[in-house]
Amino acid sequence: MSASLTLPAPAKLNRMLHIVGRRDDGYHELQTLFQIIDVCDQLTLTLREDSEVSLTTPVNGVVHEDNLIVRAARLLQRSNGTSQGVNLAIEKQLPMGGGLGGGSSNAATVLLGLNKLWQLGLTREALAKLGLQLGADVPVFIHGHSAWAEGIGEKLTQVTIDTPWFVIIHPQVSVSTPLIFQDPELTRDSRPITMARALQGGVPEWRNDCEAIVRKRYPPIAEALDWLAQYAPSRLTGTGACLFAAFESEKAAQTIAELAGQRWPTWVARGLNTSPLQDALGC
Ligand SMILES: C[C@](O)(CO)[C@H](O)COP(=O)(O)OP(=O)(O)OC[C@H]1O[C@@H](n2ccc(N)nc2=O)[C@H](O)[C@@H]1O
Ligand SMILES: Nc1ncnc2c1ncn2[C@@H]1O[C@H](COP(=O)(O)OP(=O)(O)OP(=O)(O)O)[C@@H](O)[C@H]1O
Repeated sequence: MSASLTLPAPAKLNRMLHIVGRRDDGYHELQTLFQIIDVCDQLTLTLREDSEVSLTTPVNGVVHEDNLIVRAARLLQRSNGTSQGVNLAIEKQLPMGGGLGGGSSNAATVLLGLNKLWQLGLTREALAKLGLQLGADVPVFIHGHSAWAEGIGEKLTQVTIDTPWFVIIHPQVSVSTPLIFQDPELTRDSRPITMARALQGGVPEWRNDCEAIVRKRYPPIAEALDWLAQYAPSRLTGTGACLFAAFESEKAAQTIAELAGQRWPTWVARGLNTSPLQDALGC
């Protein structure tokens, strides 16, 4: 066993997101289609001689103890009673609070990576359950596959969907996920649809229920959504701020990304059905 692992932490898009209810604890019942994309942070996990957990590359604006990378390592250490330690380093590409799930993905990569490095032998199901304590999006990154999700995002059914090229725009505003979910005007009573219906795609059901309220509260996001919609149907991912549109070829996506890039940070990404993390872990 090597004493160091370098692993990707990919982003996700919510191809559609419906809010179908609210639980007593305030969390919302969702129906969403997750797709992992090939834009990633890179994490390096190196065994330590002692039992410390240390993030050697601070993430701007996030306190060490609050960082989901550190919290994931500590949670795994605590729940397994292991005294092994780790140095964690990250090369961050994914914008924070962008709806791309970067923090959750970082946490999932740490849980899967440390399970291997510390030789804990936990199942994916056990890791996903643990990860859910850190964020609603952690389980999908642990399982590492496109998925139809219900519950608060943790009841996952693996699916295989189209893998277009996406143009992703970050309108450079920061959206607070809790504030959007607390907003009195949020649509939270969409009629549930079946997974089969959702997977037909292209039907009017493919929408993001957070979009109306995010448009209203954050005009720069509305502006970017309208701009991108000139070229292909545009949609918000998660609670934003990022938004995206799908294209059939890399060339078509790049053409639009070049135009968008004159105004906003923009990425071209390929939709995937399997996470690059699964390939890197060899499973
Ligand atoms: C909206 C999504 O991006 C869709 O993928 C995610 O469900 C959000 O996942 P996340 O950022 O990991 O969110 P968490 O850290 O779990 O939750 C942040 C806050 O959002 C609200 N929240 C989140 C998920 C959910 N299903 N219902 C909620 O009401 C809660 O107020 C929670 O306190
Ligand atoms: N390693 C981390 N990377 C990113 N954010 C982190 C990290 N650790 C803690 N955070 C905190 O979590 C918040 C949400 O980060 P994240 O990038 O996951 O948001 P997001 O892309 O909107 O995710 P989601 O789609 O799940 O809502 C950040 O604003 C930041 O304060």
